[in-house]
Amino acid sequence: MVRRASSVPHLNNNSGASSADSGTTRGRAAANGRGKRAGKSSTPSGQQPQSSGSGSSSGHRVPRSRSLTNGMRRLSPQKVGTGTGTGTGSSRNTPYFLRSREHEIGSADTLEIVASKSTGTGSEEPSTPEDNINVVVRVRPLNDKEKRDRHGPTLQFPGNGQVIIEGNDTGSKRSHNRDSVRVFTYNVVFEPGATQEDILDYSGIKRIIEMGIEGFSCTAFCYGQTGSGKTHTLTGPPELFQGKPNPKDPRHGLIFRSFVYLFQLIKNRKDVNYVLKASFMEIYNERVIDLLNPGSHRKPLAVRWSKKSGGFFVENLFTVDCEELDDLLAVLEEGMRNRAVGSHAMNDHSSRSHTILTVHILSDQQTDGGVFLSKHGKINFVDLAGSELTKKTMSEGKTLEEANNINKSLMVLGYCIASLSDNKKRSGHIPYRDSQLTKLLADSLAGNGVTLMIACVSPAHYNHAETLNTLRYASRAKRIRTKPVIMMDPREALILSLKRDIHALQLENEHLKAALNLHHQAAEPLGNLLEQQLERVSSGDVGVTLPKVDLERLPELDGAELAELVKLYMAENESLRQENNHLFTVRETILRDQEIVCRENERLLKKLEEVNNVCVRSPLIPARPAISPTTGQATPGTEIWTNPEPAALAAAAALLPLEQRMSENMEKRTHTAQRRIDQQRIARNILMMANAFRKPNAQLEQHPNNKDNKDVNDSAAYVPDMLA
Ligand SMILES: Nc1ncnc2c1ncn2[C@@H]1O[C@H](COP(=O)(O)OP(=O)(O)OP(=O)(O)O)[C@@H](O)[C@H]1O
Repeated sequence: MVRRASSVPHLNNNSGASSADSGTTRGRAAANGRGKRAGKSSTPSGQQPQSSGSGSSSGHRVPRSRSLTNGMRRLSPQKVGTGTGTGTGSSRNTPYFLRSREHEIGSADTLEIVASKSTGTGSEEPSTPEDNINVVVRVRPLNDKEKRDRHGPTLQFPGNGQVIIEGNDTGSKRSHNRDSVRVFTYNVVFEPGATQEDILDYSGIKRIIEMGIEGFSCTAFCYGQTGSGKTHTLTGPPELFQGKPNPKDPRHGLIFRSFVYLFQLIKNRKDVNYVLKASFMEIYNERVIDLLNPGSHRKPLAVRWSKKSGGFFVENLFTVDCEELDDLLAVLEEGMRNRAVGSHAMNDHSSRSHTILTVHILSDQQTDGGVFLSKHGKINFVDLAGSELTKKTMSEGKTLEEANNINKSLMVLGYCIASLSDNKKRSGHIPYRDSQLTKLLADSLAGNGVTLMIACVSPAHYNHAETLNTLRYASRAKRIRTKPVIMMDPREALILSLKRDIHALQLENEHLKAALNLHHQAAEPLGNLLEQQLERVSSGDVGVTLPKVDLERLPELDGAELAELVKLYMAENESLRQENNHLFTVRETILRDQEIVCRENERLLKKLEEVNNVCVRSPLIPARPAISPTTGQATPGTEIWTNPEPAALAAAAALLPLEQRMSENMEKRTHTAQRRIDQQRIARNILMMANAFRKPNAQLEQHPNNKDNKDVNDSAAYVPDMLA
């Protein structure tokens, strides 16, 4: 089942009485006195420049992260719409005509913007610093004329955010050449049956409004050929603004609905103090006119570059304080009445200018830490004039001049979009300065804002070329990436960032101290040096003295004190880090030495074991002193060992205890020589044992080296190579 809200959300003042009430002291949005209800005070924005885009006015940006899921719900892919007006999808909330792409990169669903830092909690991880512009397509229904003239549809909607545009006519016969069929994919496609409320619910605009409240600079703009439904989508049909508008009229457009939603959100945030201001301008024939204060001569305002904010702004543009929803609505009505509208063959109420309605959302919020956060978010609603083929619109005279200017500025916008969507060209020159429109949209297109593009198209086949063009533009725009950030007061942003630094350093500090204590426990027996080092560290003697800071009172410290504290923590951490590194080196050295000693011990034990084995298995061989090869004399105390050293040394060595002599010999002989000697000795012992078995009565006490013992020497001739 398709579920649609039956009416526009209720307004407090639909009788009009409250408008009058609220408007008594507010004055009119426009200074010309034509209005009835808008802004409490109207001020030219000369002092506070209207930045071309997002958040550059503060000059200091803090990333912020939030998911953009609320505005654009996840929708299941559906079957091709039947056009009957009944839902075919599984979700009760999903209209049949709505085709969305799930998991679309850059969709409102996936837009994750760096966030944590502005909250001061540091708990959320920064995620995606950049995201694509969100692009949705709205296809208007065939109008009466098109139906009368039997213009067939040129678009198909297979679902999953796709639009298929068939091939163009060739001659009188329509070509169904499959090669010329093009498929485009967007975040969402609104088929002709979509209502105004569907656009609010599924385009992602709700999330854009929420982000505006959070301090981001957001833009929603409609793009498309003349008569494709841009103004209808943003504001509804022009009749709505003739006389007193009925707030419950289902034809109200996105701007009206966004205002209602904005006020609903603000009313729910009791903890934040909001101030709303609004401005409304148009770019007509490359001249910027203040729609809230056009003056009798519609004097154009200057567009200037602000070094401070790094963006363009309109000098002396009126901004109107809007305390109530009525004030905002009054701004919309006033601007709609003042904008340039003309008529041509394709649209009776054709916008002859680009309009930009901006709602500034200034907020003050006290954080948990007691610090006041001021943010300046804004939402731009941009209704572009439609591109037109003057032959088709039959424009002439003034309308022709307007058309040329409109087409020129849209062409520049097209160049900018093409360059921004091309990775290679993106870092090069973007011709923003070539038109007033692109100057004022620069930041929305490639800056620090969040942008939603609604591409409006006609389904009629006779608009095939323009529709294809719009779909191409929209497709390119989808590749543009922006880096949304929150606009904050630089001083507050600095304090927040310092607080975050302190928090991070404290964590690091604790971690380092914990690591040092761990080493302290593990390395206790390792020696005095380490002991001393650890003693020094654990007693806090790490070269930096930290003042005692009551963490509860941290928020009371001002920026300079916080900066000082950060410096101290950094110094302490650096000192701890050095200490830690030093201890690691000492520990490594000790461990290496220990390993060498262990290996040596192992080797010696093995050797000792071998020797003992030989002795234990040779009951027939009594232990006896080694005989010096030079003197031929027995050396007392050197049982079973043969000392090949000179006699004097051997005699001296004989006086030493066995272990000491062993180690001295080790030092003197190479490992291989020692091995060979051991092997020979073992071989001799084996031979002696063999002989003993063969000749039980033999003179076993005779030394094996004795040349007189011929049998023994003969047997030695059979010693295998390995033992030789
Ligand atoms: N979705 C829609 N449902 C019903 N009618 C629509 C829809 N979209 C547009 N229309 C109608 O089509 C006509 C042209 O629409 P609109 O003026 O909004 O076009 P536009 O793109 O703003 O044109 P231009 O660029 O010339 O200003 C209007 O009469 C409008 O009411």
